[in-house]
Amino acid sequence: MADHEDPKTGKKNKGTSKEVCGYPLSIFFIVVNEFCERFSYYGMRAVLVLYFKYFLRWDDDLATSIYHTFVALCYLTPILGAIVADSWLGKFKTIIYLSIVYAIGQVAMAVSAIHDITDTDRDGTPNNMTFHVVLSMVGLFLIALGTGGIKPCVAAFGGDQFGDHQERQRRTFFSVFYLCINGGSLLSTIITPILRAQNCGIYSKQKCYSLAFGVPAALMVVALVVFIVGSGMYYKAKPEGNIMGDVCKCIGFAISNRYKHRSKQYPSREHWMDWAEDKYDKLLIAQIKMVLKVLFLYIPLPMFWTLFDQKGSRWTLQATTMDGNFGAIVIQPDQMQTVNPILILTLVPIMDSVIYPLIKKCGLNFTPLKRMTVGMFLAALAFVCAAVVQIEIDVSRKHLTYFNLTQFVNGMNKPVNVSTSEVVFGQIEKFHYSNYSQIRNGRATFFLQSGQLSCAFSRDFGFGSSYTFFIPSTLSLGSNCQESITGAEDIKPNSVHMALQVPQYFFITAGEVMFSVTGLEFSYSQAPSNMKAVLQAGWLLTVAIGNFIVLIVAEVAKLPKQWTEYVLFASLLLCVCIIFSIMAYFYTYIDPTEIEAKFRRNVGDDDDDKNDKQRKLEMEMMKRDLDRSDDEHYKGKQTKM
Ligand SMILES: CC(C)C[C@H](NC(=O)CN)C(=O)O
Repeated sequence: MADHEDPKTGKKNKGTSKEVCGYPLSIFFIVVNEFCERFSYYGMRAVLVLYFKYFLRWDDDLATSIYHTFVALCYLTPILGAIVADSWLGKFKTIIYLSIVYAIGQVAMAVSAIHDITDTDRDGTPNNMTFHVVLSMVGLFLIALGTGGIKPCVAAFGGDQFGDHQERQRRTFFSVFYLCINGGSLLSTIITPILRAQNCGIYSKQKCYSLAFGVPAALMVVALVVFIVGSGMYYKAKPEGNIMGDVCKCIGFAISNRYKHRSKQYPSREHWMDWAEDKYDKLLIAQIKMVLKVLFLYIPLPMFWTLFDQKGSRWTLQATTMDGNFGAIVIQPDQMQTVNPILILTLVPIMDSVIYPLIKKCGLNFTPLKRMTVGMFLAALAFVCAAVVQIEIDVSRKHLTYFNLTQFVNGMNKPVNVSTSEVVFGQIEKFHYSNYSQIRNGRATFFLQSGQLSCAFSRDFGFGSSYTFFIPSTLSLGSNCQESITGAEDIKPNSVHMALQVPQYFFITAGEVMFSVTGLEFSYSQAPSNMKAVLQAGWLLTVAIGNFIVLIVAEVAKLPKQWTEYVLFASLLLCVCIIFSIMAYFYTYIDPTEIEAKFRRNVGDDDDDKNDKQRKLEMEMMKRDLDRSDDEHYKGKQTKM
């Protein structure tokens, strides 16, 4: 495909192959790939914390810690992916290779969740937990490497497919791309908890985590195949060299050069990065200054993600102590996470087409940084709601799980076999009792069989309840089990309804739309042309740090009551929100293309033998452009906050 560069702007004009309605056909494969990949990622993530708790039998704190370590890793690896793609393999090959690693990781997770592999005594629980723990940790590491590594590449690779005559289509592509992320996430967070709630197994039936991980694994294979099928149609830009390496070297040189010239006899320079001018290109230095300005602004941002990503851990664990019976449907605790993508798919269009234009009509300049500040505030509010719900649960709660547990006491003078369609209690000896077994919420039918005697009875089970059933000594052939068998309620069902989590989901998602969607666009618009991926990786790094903060705060604070932890996180984000609003007030928006064009023009003018005095004057003006704070408006021009 043709690829011409405009010497003045440095922009590439790609020739395009097949187009459909003005869009390159290759985009279709990239969008479908993203949908399947996000299905795979979010589907696996939705059931992860419950897998830790109920399969690996970890406590809430360990489950939460490992969950956030995994999420943090997923957002640390984009830097690796960006470096590999830019300096070595190119985006296409990086996506292919890392997708294979990713799919292997998902398969490892699915295998690790097959309890029968080590269930030598066939009692339904694994006998070699180390095997399951090690395999799942290896799987999670490979997934983190894959999903994070391809993250900065896929969106940028999609963007690469458009020529400069397709600016409008490229913008639409990014919106569709975001909707695909949340479409995939929505479907998978509905489906995988349903799969997990099924009972499966060879020797004994248990919750089917292997299927809940297996389907995301299959979707990752589909994602890879779809991406490969489109390979003949892609525009594959050659790696442009290790820009991250150049940036680090240039910054390192500026610092060491500044240190070498620390004596007063050397005149100071306007910006510390100017000390790199002795060796490095002025354009590169100007670009690094732009990036550093944005990165400085990113410092408080991880706190938002600290709260945001607790949807999948603390909030899901909170839902396990609530009642998910919505009448016509019963919602699983991990399915509550679907509220987020549902709200994203509705709120993004509402914000873009109603709320933001309305605010603009009221004469308010709701700039990206103002939106992000409001987003942080809303996330803090979400945690206040979570704390209120938690207090409500603590007042009513008698126990800690959403499973229903049932045991039988055999009062007869002979053994009896008890089972449901999913659970086998086994043979209960005379005057003995069975172990507690997990029963699905809703109505369950029990089948009793003892010699000639065979009967059935049904009972309704509320979320989290526990019962002991007594089989009377008088039970005989022809008895009505429904009436004869009595039950004692050991633990009352959960009484606080899961619907009470909706307000906290609403505020966190409204916060996400204002913070995350705006932040992504802000990172793109304020980045120099050759460092868009670097800033994307920097943006994703804030997600990683945010997840590490959860670990640190939860570990250091060790608060006895869960609601106090929610209040602590809300207060921390509120403080950070105030700090960010002050930093944002002093931020000056720039137009990187304009600044870069000025530097490039200057290089061109060099060739025309421009006199030194004039060139110095222009350089001064350019530097001022970068550093000044003026009151022009955002979008193309410059503005504060
Ligand atoms: C905000 C994430 C870092 C990016 C995005 N997530 C969502 O849209 C979740 N609603 C993703 O790429 O997964």
